[in-house]
Amino acid sequence: MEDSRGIPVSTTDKIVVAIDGPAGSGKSSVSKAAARRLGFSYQDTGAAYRALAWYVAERGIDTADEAAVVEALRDFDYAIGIDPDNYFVRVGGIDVEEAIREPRISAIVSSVARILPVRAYLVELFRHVIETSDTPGIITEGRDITTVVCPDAPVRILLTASEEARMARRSAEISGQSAADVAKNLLSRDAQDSRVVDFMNAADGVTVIDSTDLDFDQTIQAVVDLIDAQAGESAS
Ligand SMILES: Nc1ncnc2c1ncn2[C@@H]1O[C@H](COP(=O)(O)OP(=O)(O)O)[C@@H](O)[C@H]1O
Ligand SMILES: Nc1ccn([C@@H]2O[C@H](COP(=O)(O)OP(=O)(O)O)[C@@H](O)[C@H]2O)c(=O)n1
Repeated sequence: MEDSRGIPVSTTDKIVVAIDGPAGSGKSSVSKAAARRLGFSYQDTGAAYRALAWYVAERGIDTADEAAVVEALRDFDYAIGIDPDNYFVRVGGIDVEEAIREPRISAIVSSVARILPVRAYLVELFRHVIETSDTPGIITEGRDITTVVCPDAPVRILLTASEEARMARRSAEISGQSAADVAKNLLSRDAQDSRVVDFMNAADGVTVIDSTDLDFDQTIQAVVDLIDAQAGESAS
């Protein structure tokens, strides 16, 4: 098998890339674009936490009831597209890609993500997706990918950006909410999430890419360059 630049890669040498960072740092959009450029797969792990939050909300389960949320995992029929050109998120066959981004889901997702058996279950699911992906590499992004899901990945990146840049990017995306509300919600979600995993500081061996002063294309290039440099290093 060859990657999109013609470099031979066997499936056993799959290049695993782990990217973490706070909300609005560019993880999803940059990872998807970098994967497309490299002919890699792309796994959005936040979508799984969001989809579970959507599912428990549909069933009228209070996210404070941890046992009920864990119980709901038994029937949680989740599917995600990892082809950057065929991205989808489905629960029980229903397309939830847009529904899981609604503010009502962003408001409850952290309370689902802090439940440890939920994390253990989803971490296994993410690893399974990585193992069974059939492209020369896969970029997986989230909050604990560099530290918990794939601490041994040959390429591990913490993608950051200043609070101002992250809030401005997110509020440009969301209509129907004031910039002040978007900022407040984003910061409160980061604060809640930080209690469970540390995605504000790079763990040992993790490279920081700060996108505050980079435009979208420059950020993609910085990620692709690092993958080229580090994946080559680990193969030699
Ligand atoms: N370096 C950048 N410069 C400008 N805008 C960016 C940059 N990186 C990402 N964006 C934009 O910021 C928004 C938030 O990015 P997203 O990928 O959703 O972040 P995250 O997944 O970390 O929450 C998107 O609209 C994206 O296009
Ligand atoms: N690896 C991950 C990914 C997401 N999450 C949770 O899922 C939520 C949504 O993640 P996301 O990546 O879609 O969020 P954004 O940064 O795109 O807004 C986060 O706020 C976390 O609560 C997590 O706990 N661990």
